[in-house]
Amino acid sequence: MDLQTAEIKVKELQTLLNQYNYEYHVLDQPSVPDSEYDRLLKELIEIETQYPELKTTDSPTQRVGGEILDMFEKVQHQSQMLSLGNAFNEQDLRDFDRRVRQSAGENVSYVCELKIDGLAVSLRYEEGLFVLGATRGDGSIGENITANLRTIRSIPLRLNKDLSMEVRGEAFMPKRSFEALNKLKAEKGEDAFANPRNAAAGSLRQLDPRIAASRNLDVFLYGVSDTGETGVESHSEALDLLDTLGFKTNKERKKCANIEEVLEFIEKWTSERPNLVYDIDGIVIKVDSLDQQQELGTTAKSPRWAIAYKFPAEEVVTTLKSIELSVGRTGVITPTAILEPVRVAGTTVQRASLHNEDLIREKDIKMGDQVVIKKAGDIIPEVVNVLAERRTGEEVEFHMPTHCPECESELVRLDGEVALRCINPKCPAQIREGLIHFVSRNAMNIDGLGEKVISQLFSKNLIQDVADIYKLTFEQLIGLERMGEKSANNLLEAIEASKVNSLEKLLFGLGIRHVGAKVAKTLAQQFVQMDELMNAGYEQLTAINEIGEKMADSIVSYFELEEARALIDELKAAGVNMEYTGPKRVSIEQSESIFAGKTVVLTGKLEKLKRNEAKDKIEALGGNVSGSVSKKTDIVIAGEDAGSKLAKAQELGIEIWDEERLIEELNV
Ligand SMILES: NC(=O)c1ccc[n+]([C@@H]2O[C@H](COP(=O)([O-])OP(=O)(O)OC[C@H]3O[C@@H](n4cnc5c(N)ncnc54)[C@H](O)[C@@H]3O)[C@@H](O)[C@H]2O)c1
Repeated sequence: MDLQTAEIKVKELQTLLNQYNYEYHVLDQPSVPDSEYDRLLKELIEIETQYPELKTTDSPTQRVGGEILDMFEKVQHQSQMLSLGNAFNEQDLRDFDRRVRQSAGENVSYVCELKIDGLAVSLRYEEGLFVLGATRGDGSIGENITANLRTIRSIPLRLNKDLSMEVRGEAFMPKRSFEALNKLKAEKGEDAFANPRNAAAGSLRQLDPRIAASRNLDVFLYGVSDTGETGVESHSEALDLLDTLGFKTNKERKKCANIEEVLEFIEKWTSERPNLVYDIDGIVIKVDSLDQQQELGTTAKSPRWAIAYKFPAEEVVTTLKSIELSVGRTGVITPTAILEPVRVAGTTVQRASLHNEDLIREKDIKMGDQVVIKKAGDIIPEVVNVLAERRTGEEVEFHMPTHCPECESELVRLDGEVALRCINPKCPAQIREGLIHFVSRNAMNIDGLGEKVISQLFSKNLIQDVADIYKLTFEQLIGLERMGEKSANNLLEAIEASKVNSLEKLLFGLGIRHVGAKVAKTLAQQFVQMDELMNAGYEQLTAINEIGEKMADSIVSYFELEEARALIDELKAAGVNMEYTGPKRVSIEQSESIFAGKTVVLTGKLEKLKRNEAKDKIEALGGNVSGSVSKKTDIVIAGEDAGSKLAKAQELGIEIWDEERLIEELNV
């Protein structure tokens, strides 16, 4: 990059970063994920390192925190509240370790702490009394938020010793409180907070402390600003001191003898992090010895003796290159975003389902857009939103086609549906997807017959419908790509084994509309034989509790089809089992009863019913009768002179009935 381009780029990045800083620190409403902010900041640092003459004192790389608001009184910190340098991978950490050892000598040990995703606060005590609490602000001057901090229960208002000191920590909002708060905001039609960090910051910047008090904030202390008088020689001792003074510190910290132990700690928390009741966004690694810390010193922005390792981002920005269409088993056309490959939460993502056209309109997605991607439930990638302000004008609007991309027949929108469908029963895409569904795990569960093999068999015309699967020969299979003798034999065995599956697997595999795995099971249990089901009428079907009108209609019309009956005959001829062989169904009477699946304990003397009689009746209605009361007990029936079992039930808060109530429920 030449100087001129660099200058333009630096200006551009500074403007963007300043805007993002303002949104994040002042408004508590970031418009891009942190990973994007971090990426741009890194880019700016790189250019400024290459061209130091472009580095200005007001560059975002030179700032510690955010803006200081006029709303609150300003507070001068006793010592600077710095930010931390970032590490994003093992190499960054090893580089940090090398730099540390170069300056502080080989004999270095570290303390690893969870990096709580909240905001830094400073608490001042005078002669043991909490007198002042402040935000970090720009590092030297923060905002006085004492009244709000006093509402946090874990902040001691008086210490165990009459010390005068300033301590530092992280105020945060536990995950549950964050969810509850956002739910409340949604109910009121207000904007949700982007993350618990912004929610905590927003709560502590309220003028009315009653609001902060209602937000369930908490705090972990992680440092003492000046250890001079305390006799403490290391960071771990400082944390222990905080404990003895009555502060809340995070107990998940660990002293590490070298960088390998640090890496182990990081690995452990990368996987255990979801189990915590608060969010963490990384691990902070600090040199333990205070002497060594001094020797290492600080830069304008952060200490050289500490670094923050950031977990792989869960939300990132990438380009949506194009939108691809696929035809599903039921003919539904699904648009999928094709993305510039990007790492999200540790894996590379290049596609994300967009579900339907309405969603594309709602999120205003165009091809060529910069989009925020996240993994929903950390598995399925999802487009969260578009960064509309980054548009260049080159982006292209997407329109759903009018004809099927596979068979070119006209697409339709069925009543009340958002999805477009191809309704041509001969559409090759639908047939292929139907075959894939038939062999899938919840259906016939044929191992070794995955999407790739099915697609090959289908395109070679070796299978046209599911019955053809049972006609496949060794010679046909061995001719496929990457199919050795052993795999071909295994596959034939798996196909053979699937013939004895219980009826519900076949029913689900046929892909009858509205018949999911659960409905298939109900039908199989109810009718036991395929023939019985095929001959069942609408009335007979709707008489079953779980079968609605739509389902009944769909089942009846499916079996009325000539092709469907012919297919079943072919499957029968191939030796596929047509009978339900699973456990017996609980009768409707049982499943509807108040006792269904409940554990009941009888205690004391019953007046009208005999114990055994009561037991049999409860069991006939699907309940289990047990002899002892535990947390698993649902109902305790207490007769005359009931003793310890009744007492225990009361203690555990279990539902208690008298004999009258039992008689009423048993209807005897
Ligand atoms: N999305 C956006 O638009 C946007 C804009 C600006 C900043 N940001 C984000 O804000 C952050 C920058 O904030 P920062 O300067 O506070 O740096 P930082 O979050 O990277 O790290 C420093 C902070 O970590 C916290 N921390 C938590 N646990 C700690 C512990 N045990 N010991 C020491 N410190 C601990 C402290 O508050 C400390 O100030 C980055 O994550 C950045 O992505 C995002």
